[in-house]
Amino acid sequence: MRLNVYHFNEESIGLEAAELHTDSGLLTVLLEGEIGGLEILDQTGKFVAVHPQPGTFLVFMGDVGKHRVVCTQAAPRVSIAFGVLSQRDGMVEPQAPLVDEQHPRLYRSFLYDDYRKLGDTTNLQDGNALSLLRADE
Ligand SMILES: O=C(O)CCC(=O)C(=O)O
Ligand SMILES: [Fe+2]
Repeated sequence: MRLNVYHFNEESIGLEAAELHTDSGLLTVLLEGEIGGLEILDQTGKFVAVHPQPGTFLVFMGDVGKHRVVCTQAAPRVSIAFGVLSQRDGMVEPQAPLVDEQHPRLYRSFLYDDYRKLGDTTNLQDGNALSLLRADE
């Protein structure tokens, strides 16, 4: 679990407080306070602001959800991230009932630890190593 505290003030408005990244782990459950600033990179390369919804959690799926935090107002901001990790030798792959002709596999199966090493050895952190494991390549 990670507690993020951002000391936003007038000078930090418009600045990046957490650079673009993906979270290491299989998924992250994020609880945000009332101050916005989280942005998700969409498939067209555009940042989309996430407006905090009280009483809800946001879930990032491993290396799929690239995100960053930008200071949008001069107020202290807090978020709490719960990360779900895998065992190092855990196999990452979809459950068989989720795959069919309409929903083909996008990625090959891989060991969690091999994937972490792939990111390091190729210097493709932040979700970019995933492209090396596409099922159609
Ligand atoms: O503060 C946020 O809304 C996001 C925090 C975050 O990206 C993280 O803890 O990995
Ligand atoms: Fe994150």
